[in-house]
Amino acid sequence: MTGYMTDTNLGNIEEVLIVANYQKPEAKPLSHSIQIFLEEKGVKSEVFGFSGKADLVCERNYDLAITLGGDGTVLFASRILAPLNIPILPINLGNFGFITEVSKDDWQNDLERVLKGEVNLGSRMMLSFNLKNDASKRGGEELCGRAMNDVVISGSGISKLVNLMVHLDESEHIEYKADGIIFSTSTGSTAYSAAAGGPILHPEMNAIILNPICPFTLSHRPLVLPSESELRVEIAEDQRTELTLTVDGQLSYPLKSGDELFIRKASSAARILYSGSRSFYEVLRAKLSWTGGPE
Ligand SMILES: NC(=O)c1ccc[n+]([C@@H]2O[C@H](COP(=O)([O-])OP(=O)(O)OC[C@H]3O[C@@H](n4cnc5c(N)ncnc54)[C@H](O)[C@@H]3O)[C@@H](O)[C@H]2O)c1
Ligand SMILES: Nc1ncnc2c1ncn2[C@@H]1O[C@H](COP(=O)(O)OP(=O)(O)OP(=O)(O)O)[C@@H](O)[C@H]1O
Repeated sequence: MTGYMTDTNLGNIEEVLIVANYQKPEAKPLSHSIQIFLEEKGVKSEVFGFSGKADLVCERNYDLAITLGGDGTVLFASRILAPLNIPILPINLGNFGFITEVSKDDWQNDLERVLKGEVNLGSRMMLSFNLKNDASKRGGEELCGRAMNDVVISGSGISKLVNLMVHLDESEHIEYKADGIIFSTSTGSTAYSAAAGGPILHPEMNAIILNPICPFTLSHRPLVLPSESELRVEIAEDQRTELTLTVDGQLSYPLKSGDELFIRKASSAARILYSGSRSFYEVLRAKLSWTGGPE
């Protein structure tokens, strides 16, 4: 029992994409070893190696992607591969490895099992966002994208309170004076949102966490909203600092007074493969020091 929902509908694996973070010295040699391993099994593969900020344009419909890196590499790959419905096997070459629980020493066993269709495949809801700003209101292209962990609005200049109005639906809105707001998926609940006092959600729950960062009041609490919520954030006038929109801690865009940010559940979920060796609760204990008991 892994604590994850499993879906064995992986299908035949004929072509694999390896997404390798070349900032990790082991990534290049490991990608070659994986290619040889796959070739021996008659499976074609291609490597996308990157260092730092990267653009992966995926034109082929791969049956599987393998990430070589840390959690950040899985976040990067998910944003691009989830809409294409490509499942991801994350092999951990990072430091923390909360999402990337397949160990670099066990990859052969795990990949072998995946090729045989013996899989633990989880589905993780993602967020989609779009920004209406001056340029898009004047007919320019609207900025849009998706996030696996979180979409964060925060002050980026001198440390000042940020004023944000979040519309939960037509009739309900909340005014925040805070350092910013984290909009998180359940996957992201163990990342920035957890550090900001948010609740831990099982990563396969469909929900949106709305979590203010250091709100200037004693009464705000993080909220867990239904996944079908359509949120609209108004960037109020007269901000006293610069504002930034950050996506999965990897992409950032400037925000201005008068901008409106729309956040909702993305139309496609990320499909993540697990080794099945440890449950989510065991990972919580091992990585985040969750006691899960009185001791
Ligand atoms: N104060 C904070 O804790 C803080 C501040 C900024 C960003 N972040 C998080 O970092 C994420 C980006 O991660 P990264 O690896 O690209 O950058 P990074 O290397 O700066 O990551 C921060 C840490 O968060 C871990 N992490 C990432 N996603 C996680 C998840 N879903 N559950 C548990 N731990 C997770 C990473 O392994 C890493 O140790 C952002 O989405 C945001 O949630 C956290
Ligand atoms: N495509 C990308 N664009 C921008 N930054 C990226 C991208 N991929 C990875 N990063 C960043 O590069 C850094 C290192 O990547 P990665 O997460 O793979 O390794 P790590 O930080 O050692 O692992 P872990 O997150 O598990 O501790 C992270 O800060 C991550 O956010």
